[in-house]
Amino acid sequence: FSDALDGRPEVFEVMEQHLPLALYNAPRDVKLSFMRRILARDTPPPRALREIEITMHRQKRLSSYEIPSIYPLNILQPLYPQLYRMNPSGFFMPSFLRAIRGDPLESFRDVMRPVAPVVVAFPMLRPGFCDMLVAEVQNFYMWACTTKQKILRTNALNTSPYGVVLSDMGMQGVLDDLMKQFVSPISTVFFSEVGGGSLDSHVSFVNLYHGDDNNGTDWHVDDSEVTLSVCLGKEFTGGEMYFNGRRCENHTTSMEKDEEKVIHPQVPGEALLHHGRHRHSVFPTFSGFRADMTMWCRSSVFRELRKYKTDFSNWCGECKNLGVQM
Ligand SMILES: O=C(O)CCC(=O)C(=O)O
Ligand SMILES: [Fe+2]
Repeated sequence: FSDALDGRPEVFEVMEQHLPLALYNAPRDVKLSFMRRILARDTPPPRALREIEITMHRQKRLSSYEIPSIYPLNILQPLYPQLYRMNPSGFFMPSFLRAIRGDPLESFRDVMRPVAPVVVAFPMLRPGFCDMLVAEVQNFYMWACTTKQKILRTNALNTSPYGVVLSDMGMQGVLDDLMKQFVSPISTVFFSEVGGGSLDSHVSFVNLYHGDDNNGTDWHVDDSEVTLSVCLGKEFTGGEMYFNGRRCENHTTSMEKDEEKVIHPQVPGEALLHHGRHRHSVFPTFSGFRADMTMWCRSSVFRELRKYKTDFSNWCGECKNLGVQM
């Protein structure tokens, strides 16, 4: 791998653009020498599709997070390598594992409760896993600040400047497993109308909210067929999810209906699984510190079929309305 880099500058460029991912997959000594070379170069940081400049101002504000005080200078190493490989008993609550391993129709219903039409809530992640993931994200974010990397921004509607796209951290593989082995079976049961059984890609990120900033997420639908949103803690007030009706692309801004409104508090470790086009916002976090992991899961089959379809009255509240009026 280092030889290839020495001999082939174009590979070097590609590796540079995918720096964190490359580093996590490489042996330790390669990581170190690769990082030294990157840091020695007098070139701008890697470009990203949607990027944010991390400013000194933000670095200062970060000091109020629970960030460990000692950082490996300019070298990125995972704090918790065990996060990068699927380990069901270390990641998930026993009740969740029992549900996944049981008969879907019966065991899912025991653990997963509907909190709104087609929003299901269930205890999912172990507290220890949530704590490690938050610390890992903070470590990565801090590394990006200190080395002046540009990192991908998460949802543009999210007003908090603190977030990390998890594939940037090298977590694509473990999250692929999470989607295939755990999210897909549940989505097959609850979200078949939007390709819940054929999920084949995802964009996943962690958002961090600090009470002092009063940040939340504005009204939106996700760029997903099915979204998994798990509260990672810690102690906070505010941050409730506000759902307000499923709408197809043609009716995203149509009227709210009282019977569709649902407000659900975020509970550490608890997952909410919802239809991606279920309109929602997230109330500001008023005090404390809140972290959330979001997975936008997509189905390329459903997206292809959607191009030829105009009527979604089997789930879109407005298509349903119009069907009644016609
Ligand atoms: O951060 C959250 O709690 C959820 C954000 C969200 O809805 C999104 O990014 O799609
Ligand atoms: Fe969302």
